[in-house]
Amino acid sequence: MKSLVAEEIVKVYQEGGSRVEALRGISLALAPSEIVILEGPSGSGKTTFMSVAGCLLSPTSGRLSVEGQGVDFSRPKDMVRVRRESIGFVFQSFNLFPALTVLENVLYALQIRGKLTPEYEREARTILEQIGLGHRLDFIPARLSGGEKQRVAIARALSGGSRILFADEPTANLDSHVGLEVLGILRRLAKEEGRSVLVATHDPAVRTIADRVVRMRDGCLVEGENG
Ligand SMILES: Nc1ncnc2c1ncn2[C@@H]1O[C@H](COP(=O)(O)OP(=O)(O)OP(=O)(O)O)[C@@H](O)[C@H]1O
Repeated sequence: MKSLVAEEIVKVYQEGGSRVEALRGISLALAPSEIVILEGPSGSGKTTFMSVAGCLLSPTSGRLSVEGQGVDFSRPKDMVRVRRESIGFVFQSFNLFPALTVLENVLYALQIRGKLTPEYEREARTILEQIGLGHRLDFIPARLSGGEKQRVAIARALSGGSRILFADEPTANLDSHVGLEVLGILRRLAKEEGRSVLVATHDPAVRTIADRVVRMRDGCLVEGENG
């Protein structure tokens, strides 16, 4: 079973008199353990697609199923449920809470998602350890390196059992060796734990871990995607 199937996703932004067709019928499926790169020039629709596929934004038309279940975009509660249960996001700006420690940043995210159970807390600690932050649990973000902050963002996105990970430029602003370390982590999470990873990036280094590269232009997929 595919972990995520997006079919014929169309998104039109309509504001005032202007109308932007950001997605013009995107179909893309992610399998468990698969790492897919989403490339394309600025404005081609990558962020919009990840927002729809990640249930942050409803499309104008099209269908999405996540872990075998169709998402009902007419019900915001359904979108929230799917997001909480299955999807993690890593943004390039990390979005960490500056006053919270590493561990608290991850636990707080669980709390927001209504998942602060002893079981998920144990799992979160395990993820933080696996990701090499076991000795940084009590540090606040200001005391971490860029790569460490990025790893906290990844750990937070994965906590609570997220099987699907969306990462927007996860290596931006990182030294190349730290970027490679982050890529190694994403690769391990996909290959050893069966998570699906979709990465929007301009960084050619990310291609080294990709199973597949798909490219967007003007709201369309232009190459590489055949289901
Ligand atoms: N909230 C919005 N309202 C109106 N238009 C928008 C909105 N968000 C994005 N757009 C437009 O939709 C198109 C696709 O934008 P999107 O951010 O998805 O592209 P992108 O490929 O992620 O770009 P970048 O690489 O710069 O992040 C662009 O023309 C953009 O201006």
